[in-house]
Amino acid sequence: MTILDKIVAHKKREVARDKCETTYVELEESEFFHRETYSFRDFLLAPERTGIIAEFKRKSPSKGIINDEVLVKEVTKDYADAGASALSVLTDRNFFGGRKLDLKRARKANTIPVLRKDFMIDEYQIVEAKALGADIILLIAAILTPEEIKNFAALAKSLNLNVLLEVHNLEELERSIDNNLDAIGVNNRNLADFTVSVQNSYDLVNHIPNEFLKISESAISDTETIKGLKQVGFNGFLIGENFMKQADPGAAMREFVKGL
Ligand SMILES: O=P(O)(O)OC[C@@H](O)[C@@H](O)c1c[nH]c2ccccc12
Repeated sequence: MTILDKIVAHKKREVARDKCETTYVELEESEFFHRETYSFRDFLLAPERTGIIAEFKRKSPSKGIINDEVLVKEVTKDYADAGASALSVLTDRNFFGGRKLDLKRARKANTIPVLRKDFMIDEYQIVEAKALGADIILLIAAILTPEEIKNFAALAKSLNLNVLLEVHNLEELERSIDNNLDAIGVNNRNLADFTVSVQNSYDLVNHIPNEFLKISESAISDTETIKGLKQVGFNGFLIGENFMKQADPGAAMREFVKGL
């Protein structure tokens, strides 16, 4: 059983419990449910922003605790001030130390798009993402069938949520392409065994149709890497650990972007 299998098994139990705790009608009562979402595309392509999707992540299965001494409100505001095009907030508690409340706090503190970073396996989580104040959801091809991707993306669109599809190989990409996706992210980390290689992004970029935003995810730790990825057509760069491992993640990002 890979870590990804374990995460999905745990997530199924978690969602079953959440559905009993909060009904759909209650989600729709949320203060955020009827808000207008921000366009991922507009912020990612805005010339005054960096294309960086800056992530708030306290821990991960591959690294253990990264940083649990900082506040989501402070860090995400600093990321936005440093030029982030969007924010990514982990809401998985068991494996990543995230909480749903983190997403709400990030939403309240910021006026740029926020990605709900979680393992979406049920429509309920997509409706919940809207209720928590998200603008973007993540669909991970490795854990979903093409039918699920199609249905989840259509539901997300009906709620005016932007959709980021994550792939880590050509097979996943080719079977998952759908009109309701906004962005395709190549994960440089293999979620089954944690090996990382930015080369993965270079290998897949030309297979992503140009109508989709192109994102490179994980293991990005220097500005030269971003410059190279931009040259081959990437629009967005998802960065977590490189900032979060510093005592002041926002200040780390501010320094980092000087090199762009
Ligand atoms: O911390 P990094 O190496 O910069 O990676 C960020 C992000 O890409 C990574 O957290 C991530 C990518 N896909 C995911 C899916 C679930 C949880 C986490 C992730």
